Amino acid sequence: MEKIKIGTRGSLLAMWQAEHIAELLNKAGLATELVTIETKGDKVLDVSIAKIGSKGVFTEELEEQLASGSVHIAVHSAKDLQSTLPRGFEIIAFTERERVNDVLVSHKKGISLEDRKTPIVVGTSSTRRVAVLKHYFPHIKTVEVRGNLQTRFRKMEEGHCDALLLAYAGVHRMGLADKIAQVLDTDLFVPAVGQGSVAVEASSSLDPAIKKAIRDAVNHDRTAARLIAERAFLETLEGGCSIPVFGLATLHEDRLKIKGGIISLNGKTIVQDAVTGKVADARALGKKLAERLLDKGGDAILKEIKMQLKK
Ligand SMILES: NCc1[nH]cc(CCC(=O)O)c1CC(=O)O
Repeated sequence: MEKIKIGTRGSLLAMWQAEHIAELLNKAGLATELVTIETKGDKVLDVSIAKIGSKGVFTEELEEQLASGSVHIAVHSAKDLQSTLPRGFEIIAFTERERVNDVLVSHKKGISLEDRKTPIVVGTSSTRRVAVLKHYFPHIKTVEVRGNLQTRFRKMEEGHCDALLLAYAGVHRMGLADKIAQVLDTDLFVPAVGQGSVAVEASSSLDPAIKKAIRDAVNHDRTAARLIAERAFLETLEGGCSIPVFGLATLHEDRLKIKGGIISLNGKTIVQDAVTGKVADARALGKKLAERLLDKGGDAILKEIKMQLKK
């Protein structure tokens, strides 16, 4: 089979992920080549993602090259992929998910969210994390820290904040796990949809034999089932990555449980719930959870958030 050209952003995290996919393909006997592609999200660093509009800022240029055939696949953090891909593109594989938790990382010792005597300042650019902090840890101050993980660590060390709130997955992939001060409970910090898995995107017109070979080498079925439920949940809510929505599916033998919620930007109002059913109904379960949340007041929270983010 021809050499698989893998399109990726150039950040260290993106490169780690692309190399991880290359390794899985190489193990299955497929030759690979990495092609780095710069996206709008990499160029615009002075405007918060919530304001640029989250749609496709990190994916558009990759998709152009998928469409033209100059790369066979594009690799993304699964959680950065919009819940509805543009027409003509599909996800052909999800890698085995690693630890899904958010973590607090710091260059300082003895850092904790619970410390009320000397509250720490937490850097994050995620509306979900800010809202959840406000809800459960109202004494904590937050500051926006953007950029790739290396930039964020540098800003923290320069004194912008005492700690960063990040996904374990990214911290681990960057070899920075020794900076973890706290692994946060997934009942409080329910992760973003897709957190911890790497997704392979392709053009729907990619040769089916190549598609199958890649899928066989990369896809982890039990992770895929969980992500299908979570992504159906997000799709029903029409949530992009700048909306503070969270969702996590887990598997217990052949039972799939998905929990999730919506939280107002100020952390005051939160609606959450969970549903359980058969793995085979993953999509339907995600949709059902979303519909329940919308009914329970989530609809009003989302409307308010969308208005606030437009400002
Ligand atoms: N939004 C940025 C982003 N996209 C993927 C990861 C980490 C890897 C993952 O969650 O799979 C991160 C950093 C973070 O949220 O801390």
